[in-house]
Parts: sequence; C-alpha cells; structure tokens
Amino acid sequence: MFSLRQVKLISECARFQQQAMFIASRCAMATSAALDISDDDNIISEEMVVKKFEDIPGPRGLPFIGSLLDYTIGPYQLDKLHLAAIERFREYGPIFKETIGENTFINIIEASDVETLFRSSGKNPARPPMAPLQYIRELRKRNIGLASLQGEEWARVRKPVQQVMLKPKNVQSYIPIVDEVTTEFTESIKRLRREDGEVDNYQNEVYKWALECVGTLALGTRLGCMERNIQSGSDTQKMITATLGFFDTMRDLTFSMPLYKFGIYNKTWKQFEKHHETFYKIAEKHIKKALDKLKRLSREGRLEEESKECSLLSYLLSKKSLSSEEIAMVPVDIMQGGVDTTSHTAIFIMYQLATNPDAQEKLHQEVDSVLANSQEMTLESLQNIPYLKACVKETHRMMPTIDGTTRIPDKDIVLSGFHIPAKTVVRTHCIAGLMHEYFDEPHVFKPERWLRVSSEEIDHHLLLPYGGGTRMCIGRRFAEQELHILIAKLIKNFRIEWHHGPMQQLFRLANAPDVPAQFKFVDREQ
Ligand code: HEM
Repeated sequence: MFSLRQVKLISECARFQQQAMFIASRCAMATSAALDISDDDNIISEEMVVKKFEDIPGPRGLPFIGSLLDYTIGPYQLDKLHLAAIERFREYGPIFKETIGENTFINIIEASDVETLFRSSGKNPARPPMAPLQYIRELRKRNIGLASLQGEEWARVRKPVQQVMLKPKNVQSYIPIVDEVTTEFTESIKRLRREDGEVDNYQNEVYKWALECVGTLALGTRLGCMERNIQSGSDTQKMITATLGFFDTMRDLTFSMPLYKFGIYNKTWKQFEKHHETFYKIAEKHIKKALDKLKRLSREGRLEEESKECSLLSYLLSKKSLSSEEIAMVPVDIMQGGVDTTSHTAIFIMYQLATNPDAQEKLHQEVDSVLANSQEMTLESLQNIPYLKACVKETHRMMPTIDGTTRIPDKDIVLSGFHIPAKTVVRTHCIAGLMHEYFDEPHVFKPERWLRVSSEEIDHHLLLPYGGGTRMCIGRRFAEQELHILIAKLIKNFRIEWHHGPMQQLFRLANAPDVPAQFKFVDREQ
C-alpha cells in the first residue's frame, strides 16, 4: 500500500512526465514545420518530409469499439469527455488519433492546425452528420436539416438562411423583441424568487427564455413561454423537456455502437425518437400557423409591408429557392440548435460572475453607465459594453458550451507535421482554454485578457466557441446578442450570488451544468 504522500508524489511525477511529453512533441512539431512545410495552402509538395498518418499517436483501443470501454468502465466518463481530451493531449501531444464506438477522429488543439483545417475545408465544408438525427429524419422521410446536409445541397439551403441570420442589420432588428422577452424574464425572477432569493428550477426558466427568444427568430412570433403558470403538460414545457432529452440521448447514441442502423432499437433510441417527434410535432404546429399567416398576408398583398414579422420565414418563401419541406425544417433546426446552447452558456456566465464578485461589480458599473436613464437595451448600448463582451468570452474559455467541431478536409493536408489524407475526420477542441500550455493562469477568471489594452496575445483559433469558416454556427450573432442583452439586464437589476459547491460541466452535445443553477438574486438599488 502507498501512503497518501507517496500517491501524491507518483501522480505529480506522472503529471510532470505528461507535460514533458507534451512540450517535446510541440517542439518536434515546430521543428518539422520549420524544416518541411512552406506552402501556404498546406498542400503537400514533393520536397516535404512529413510523418506518416499511421504514426499519429493515440490510444490503441479494441477492434470495432476502439477505446469506448475507457469511457464506460473507466478511467474516464462519457460525461467528462471534454476533460479526458486534456489528458489525452498531455499524454500524446497536440495531435492524437482515437476511435470511440464507430467514430474515428484525428484530434487537434494547436491554433495553427485549427487554422489550416478551416482553410482547407473547401467551399462547402463537410462536417460528419449527426448520425442518429440524420437516420431518424430519413426514416420518417423528412428533410435531414442544415446541420446534416453536405456539399452543394448544404450550400443551397444555408445561403438564404444565413442571409437573414448572419447579416448584422437583420440580427439587430431583433434587439427590441429580445429586450422585451428579457424584461419579462427579469420580472419573472422577481416573482418566482423564494425568501432566500433563489428560484426553484431556475434552469428551466432560462430554457423558457431561450426558447422564447429563438422562437421570435425562427417563427417571427411569440411562443408564450414567458406566460405565468405554464403547466407541465403544456406544449412549451414539452418542447423544453424534449430538447434536453433529445440532446442527451443523441450523445449516448453517438458514442455507442449504432445498433439502430441495423434495425435494433434499444431503450435509448426509443427515448431519442420520442423526444425528436414531440419537438417536431409541436414545432410543426407553430410553423403551420406562421406559414398560413404569411400566405394570407401574401394574398392580401401585405407581405412586403408585414415582412418584418415572420421575417426569416417570409424571406425564405419569397426567395423560392427552397422547397416547402426544406423551409419547414429550418425553424426546427434553429429552435433545436438555439435553446440548450444559449441557456447553458447563460448559466455558465452567471456562475462566473457570481463567483467573481469583483468582475461582477466592474461589469455593473459598465452596465449602469449604458443603462443610466432606461432599462432598455438598444443597438447603441450593445456597442458600448466591452467588459461584458470580455466576460462572455472569458466564460467560453473556462466553460466552453460546445467543445469544438469536426471537419472532413477535401484534400490531403499536414497537421502537426503529420500527413492527413483527404476525407479524414478531424476534430477541433476548445479545451486549450483550460490548459496552462496555452493560457496564463487558465483557472483564473480574467475578462481583461480579452480587452484591447491587454498585453496577453491570444490566437483566436485557440478558442472558437462557434466553430469557424463558412460553416460556423449560423446562430452566432443572434446568440451573442441575446446573451449580451440578458446579462446586462440581469446585472442591472440584481447582484447575483452563489452559495453552493463548485459548478462543473457535464459533456453533452452542448455541455451542461452538473448541479442545479441555484443563484441568489439580490435586488440592486435603481
Ligand atoms: C452560445 C450559443 C451557441 C454556441 C456555443 C453554438 C455553437 C455552435 C457550433 C460550435 C457549431 C458548429 C460550427 C462549425 O462546425 O464550425 C454550431 C452550428 C450550428 N448552430 Fe450554433 N451555437 C450556439 C447558438 C446557436 C443558436 C442561437 C442557433 C439558432 C438560432 C444555432 C444554430 C446552429 C445551427 C443550425 C448549426 C449548424 C450550421 C450548419 O451546419 O450549417 N446555434 N453552433
């Protein structure tokens, strides 16, 4: 038996060894890059001496299942997959190959590799589809949706949607309605607060806020999520429960053997199917209502005049480049993509502010100055909140909601000195933000590092919370705007406190808090 001291010593040595290997492999990579790789486009030239694909290090794993057992019986957990990646990078260096279930990924972390990957992904970047989602939609003979489409077909659907969702002017036109929803949300907190200042099941309230906000974008109408006394059997509550269950079960199906592809539908699949269908059917009702309204307006010749209402749907209808089945799937994708991502990020930001009161006070001063005479967030106030924006970025660094993305480059490339053949699946990670190899004092919440005056030089490819290149998150601008409005209004109204143990992240397709979001809301003097 080892004493506690000996155990500590052994683990220190192991940590030291891992770090040494990490540094050594980074040096080797730098040398190889300096010697051999000169081509900007990273196409392999004849003079290049690159290491073989087969030599990329990584856990060996078993036939068919790879290292799946590492995450089911240990030493890691599927719930902490993002943290396991840190250990893998320290063990194998900045690039490693791993098979988990049916998925084989080349994992990268270096900013230069991430940049190369996004630059080499072609005009229509390919990302492996979310297999269970694609499968169920094909099974039900539905459109597979934006996140799973590939190639020219993806580009055809994405183009008109992003014209609405990524154009700053369009996104800014949603400021008043998101502000209205958020005012109702802050009022509901005041109403729902218990005597001790905490709100029962606060997380659910945040989901309602996010669903209501994203509904205004997807359908151009208020869904009614902020109404009082929403019953557990209501469509709103069912949609929220379905969104969460859908992503949980999709994660489990993604990282296990895909039995459903062979017609074997286990319990997880059945739950996944139930959640997907519940969400789809309720969304379908709302979409039908919105489309009927637009058709009526069109008959009355008022479509142009009213096009601000239902603007995404009316724009898609007016473009006539998408089929009605394709148009109908867009709001479903947007609502599914925009609820748990934004709500979990909001909770992580609040947690960081609650546990870093100095930063919260500094932020309060900034918010107070832009909201001096009013409670309403406007375009102008959103342009004058650099510290708030830095707090959001710093939270993405410390608690990334989505731990990276994947690409399938359409030509051979070189990453970390290794040859990567075209069509290989490469996965980027955001966890560099948590590693001292990449950030000074990674466990300290320091929004200042993102301000222009900061002396810390950060390569933004180390932290791309919304992915990158032409296939980056289509909801990015909307999500950032919503989060800025929410946090500004919360901080204007309340001092947010946290009186519980630490909050960590559970790995989901969108990482989730591992404890209830029990914030205490203390009124601020107005
Ligand atoms: C903090 C909130 C959010 C985060 C962290 C986030 C993150 C991401 C990431 C990392 C991707 C993959 C991008 C890539 O492969 O380069 C993505 C894709 C996507 N996101 Fe978001 N997202 C957020 C909010 C939203 C919102 C609010 C919406 C909808 C309004 C949305 C809709 C989508 C869709 C539809 C895709 C697939 C796009 C495509 O493949 O063309 N997301 N998101």
